[in-house]
Amino acid sequence: MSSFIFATLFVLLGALWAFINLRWARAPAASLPPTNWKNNRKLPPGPRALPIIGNLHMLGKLPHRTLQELAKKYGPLMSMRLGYMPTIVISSPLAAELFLKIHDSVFASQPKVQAADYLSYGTKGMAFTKYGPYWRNVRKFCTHELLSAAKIDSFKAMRREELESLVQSLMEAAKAHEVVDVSEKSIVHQALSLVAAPNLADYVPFLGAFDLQGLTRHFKETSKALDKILEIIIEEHVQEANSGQQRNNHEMDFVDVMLSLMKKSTNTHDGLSSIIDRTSIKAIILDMIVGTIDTSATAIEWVLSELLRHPRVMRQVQEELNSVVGMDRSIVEETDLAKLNYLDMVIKESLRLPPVAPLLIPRESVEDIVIGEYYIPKKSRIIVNCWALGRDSEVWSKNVEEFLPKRFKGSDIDLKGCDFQLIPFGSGRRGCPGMNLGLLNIRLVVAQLVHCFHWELPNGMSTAEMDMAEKFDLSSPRAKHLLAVPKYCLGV
Ligand code: HEM
Repeated sequence: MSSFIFATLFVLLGALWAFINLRWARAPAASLPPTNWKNNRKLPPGPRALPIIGNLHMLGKLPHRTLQELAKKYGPLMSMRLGYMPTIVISSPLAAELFLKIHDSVFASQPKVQAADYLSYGTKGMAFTKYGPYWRNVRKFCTHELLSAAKIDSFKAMRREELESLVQSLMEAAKAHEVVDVSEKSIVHQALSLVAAPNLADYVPFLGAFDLQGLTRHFKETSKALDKILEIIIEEHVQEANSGQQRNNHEMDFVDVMLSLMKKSTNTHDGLSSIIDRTSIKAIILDMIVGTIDTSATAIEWVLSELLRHPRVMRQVQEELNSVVGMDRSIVEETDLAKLNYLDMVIKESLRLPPVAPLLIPRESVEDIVIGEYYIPKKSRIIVNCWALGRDSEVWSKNVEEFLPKRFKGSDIDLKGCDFQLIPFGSGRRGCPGMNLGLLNIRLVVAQLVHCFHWELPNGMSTAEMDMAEKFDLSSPRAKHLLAVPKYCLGV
């Protein structure tokens, strides 16, 4: 039995006890349907909530799927109560536009979650930090110093080196007819799983002290392991700076710039230099590592899975690569990518089904607001079901469940966060600042893997036998690892 189910059962028993002893009539806040909150102002419709746990017990192992089903009954704007937290679930592109574009500033904050306290140094990074001046300064700094087009371009040589070594190691696996585990994951993934795990303490705060799910212990262990790695990264940079080898501005990397901010204020990042310390540096590096590695790796494993399941699509991608890159060049260059239109359609379709972050990152409203006929109280959790947006048959078509890259042919739907039926990188002020880097990673790695290698399923497995189930995490990977056998296909 998972620790979450165990803990939920524990609370349910507690709730039952409370229910019997206090009687339903004496516990109105916990038992009345949502429409009665706050002076009879009308909340969006939603399922009836139980005392204490509210609707937590309904989420199941794959909350994005459960919420999509519930939205079919209650509508695209649905209200629930998760523990003590009023929660609004958004399940249509139109509703997403209202929350993430029209009223973006009201919903641009993040709720305080226990995992971020341990894994983001008390929310000193960007992703789990409240909307306000600190977040604004960190975001401006990261966008300028790491994620601008010029900075991304400046790491081109490093990416090429990594690609070459990836091709080399896969060539060796191909020679030995080895099965490759495309889904192999790191400690970063462990950290993300912990952040995504439904933590009762975030919803029923008094339970935090009991650590019923054992999550606090995991948070502490993982944060200790991550802290060691981050300390090594920072110490290496400090040693290098102290060794007298002064690097010029052009050679300074992201960590160097942050360390230099601690010593002096600058015109560009004045707001941050007065508040940055070693802990915030670690939190920001961690956000960047987590943002880059796990999301891109998850997206790549899904694209490859779909290509393996659809050999005709795989052949079409390979033909496009042959005509753009050619059979006599093994490394795909970044300049090739702009010409790979079909690959782009494959990636969009893959990010639609399934999106890497099916519920984006939950937001919190900073003030009471009325949207349409509904009242949304201050401090509501806002969950955007990106999974459901990509499967809305009203805006896509009846064949929403099919993998059909050609649906993007001639379409101007892009991934920048303005086409609300496809927002795998979110939208608005809190939309993903690393979208360009993330997309570059996915395009480059997929193009490279498919250009040099034919891929087969192991042990004669057929495409119909592939298990395409997902696991729920902040980034939702395959439930079962993708195993495949590469065959080098560019001559010797
Ligand atoms: C396939 C790649 C990626 C996907 C699918 C992805 C997806 C997302 C999503 C869905 C959000 C939440 C957006 C919202 O709530 O509107 C987000 C936020 C964020 N992403 Fe990404 N991301 C990717 C790559 C990256 C990369 C490469 C970085 C950094 C180097 C990054 C850093 C962040 C950060 C820091 C935030 C929080 C932004 C804030 O709170 O202001 N992501 N990402």
